[in-house]
Amino acid sequence: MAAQPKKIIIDTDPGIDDAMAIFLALRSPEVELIGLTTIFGNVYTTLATRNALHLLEVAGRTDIPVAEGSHVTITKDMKLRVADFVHGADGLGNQNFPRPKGEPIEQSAAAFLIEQANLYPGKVTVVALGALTNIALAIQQDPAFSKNIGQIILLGGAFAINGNVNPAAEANIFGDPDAADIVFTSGADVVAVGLNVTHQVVLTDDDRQKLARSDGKFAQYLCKILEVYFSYHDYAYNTKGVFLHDPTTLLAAVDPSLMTYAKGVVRVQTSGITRGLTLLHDTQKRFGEVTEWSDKPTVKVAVTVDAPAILNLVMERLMDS
Ligand SMILES: O=c1[nH]cnc2c1ncn2[C@@H]1O[C@H](CO)[C@@H](O)[C@H]1O
Repeated sequence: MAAQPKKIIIDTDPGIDDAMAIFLALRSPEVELIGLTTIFGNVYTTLATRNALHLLEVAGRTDIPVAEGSHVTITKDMKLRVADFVHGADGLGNQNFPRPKGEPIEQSAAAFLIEQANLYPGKVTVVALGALTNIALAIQQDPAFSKNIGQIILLGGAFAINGNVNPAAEANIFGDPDAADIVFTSGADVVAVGLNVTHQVVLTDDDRQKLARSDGKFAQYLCKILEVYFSYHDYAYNTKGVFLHDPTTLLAAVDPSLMTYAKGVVRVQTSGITRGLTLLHDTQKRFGEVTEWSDKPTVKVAVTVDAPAILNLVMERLMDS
């Protein structure tokens, strides 16, 4: 008998690669998408909510609830860093899509996460694609959340490589480093997929043209919004391809064997010039002194990835839609 599909909530800041990940989830028989929660990152939270509702309308899946997340960081900082220069001012490739008809549910993102984790203890996976504020709020508001939630698979960090905001920090962690440190040290089953992995998964211009030639509904939609993301990569990395951060992270939930993982304690730098830096202690050395990593719960950090297999899945599933 086929395994039950995994109940997944995507915490998202759509975002061009978020749109890919959401569509991929909807095209994955292994996944039951039970909700979207929204957060700032690629865009402000209000726009993330609008885009999440819009994407579900495009997919014909307005039955899936959207819960709006925090508009400020966990320390109530209102000065957010938003990457509209990566995704366009509207977050979706400057297409001026019509305003969605739907509305978010009354519950906040954190309340929705807590409710679903309580409803299906150990069975819900959160795939976190933006700043980690909503997840940290859920951890703070419900002491049982880190036990009840099945797994938290997050796109975040740059393990032993440079970041993408600055040499120290990756964008999602930099967006709310205090929240990220709460999540990493919460004791939940956390899997971090960082730039060290996602920078190996590249959608080339050839792949984009293949998508354009297919008559897949999602493929056609994505080709419209991808241009801005390609231009940004050309400018920032001098490449004619784009990194598939969010789809790669979603696929870690679909098939964990697409990656290998190191286990250890991750702490996040929350101040100074390396604010947002993620540092894994792989626990191979026993330090003589007590450190800020001592006695903290371990997490898994993705270290290698089967990039061709991931790209195949992305292409197949988006073209067949
Ligand atoms: O250069 C960048 N600055 C800020 N955000 C970026 C950049 N490149 C990609 N992303 C966005 O941040 C997440 C991965 O860190 C992804 O959502 C990606 O779209």
